[in-house]
Amino acid sequence: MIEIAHLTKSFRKFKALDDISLEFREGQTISLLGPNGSGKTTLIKSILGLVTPDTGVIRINGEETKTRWEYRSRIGYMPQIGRYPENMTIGQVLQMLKDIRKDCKVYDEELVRDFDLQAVKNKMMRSLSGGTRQKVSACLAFLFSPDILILDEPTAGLDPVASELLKAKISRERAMGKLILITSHVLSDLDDITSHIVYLQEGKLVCYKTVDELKESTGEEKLNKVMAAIMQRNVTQRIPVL
Ligand SMILES: Nc1ncnc2c1ncn2[C@@H]1O[C@H](COP(=O)(O)OP(=O)(O)OP(=O)(O)O)[C@@H](O)[C@H]1O
Repeated sequence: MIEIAHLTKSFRKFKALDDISLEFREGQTISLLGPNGSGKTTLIKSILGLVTPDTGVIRINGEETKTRWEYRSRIGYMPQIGRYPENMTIGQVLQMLKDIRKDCKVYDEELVRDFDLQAVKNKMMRSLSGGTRQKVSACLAFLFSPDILILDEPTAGLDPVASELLKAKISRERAMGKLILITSHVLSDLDDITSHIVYLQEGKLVCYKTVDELKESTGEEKLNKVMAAIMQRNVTQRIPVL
């Protein structure tokens, strides 16, 4: 579904991504992990076409992203910080995006209902709490039933109830064969929903394995313990991608 081959991106002399090759398929939930500044967002933005790689190729369903842009309509993106017209209400923002995407006939408004956004639809974007803004971002990412979901720190700022509702939605989408890429520093939030881990460090791919493989090799059950064990062992050899 997504093939990334020998991707490199530098910002001036700083290499944010260094020869990254990965392949993601439908039905996977990939947790993109790594310390601050390891290149996770740069990788996501490269897939979205928001960052232009120096070298390397990204293909989505076999088509090179560099030459075609239609693929973006098949990706739902929840950014780390959602920026919207501040003088519009929640309802107006949702309607505006529906108007832009007239090609979409059926909207997925499950999360709008789960979060009960109808009750606050007349609130101005500028007046929203961080968590409510995050809920709006989540609803927009899922609204057009994309095949691929890219969620950058999706549970940051959400209360525990909202966080569980979003995780349940992610699990349902995965069961429907969607490909989901998530970055998060809250590993406990990823425990029940992740199938694969990609671990980046200083722009390099350190590890791409299934959660089950990592649990077995570390003898740990919880993702935060699994990752702590991997970091302690200072795993630096490249593990072949699936
Ligand atoms: N537009 C830019 N200009 C210059 N440097 C950049 C730019 N975007 C990213 N970087 C640098 O590239 C490196 C990787 O950044 P990136 O945002 O991808 O990291 P991250 O893994 O997502 O970090 P975090 O966990 O803090 O969100 C960082 O050192 C960052 O400062």
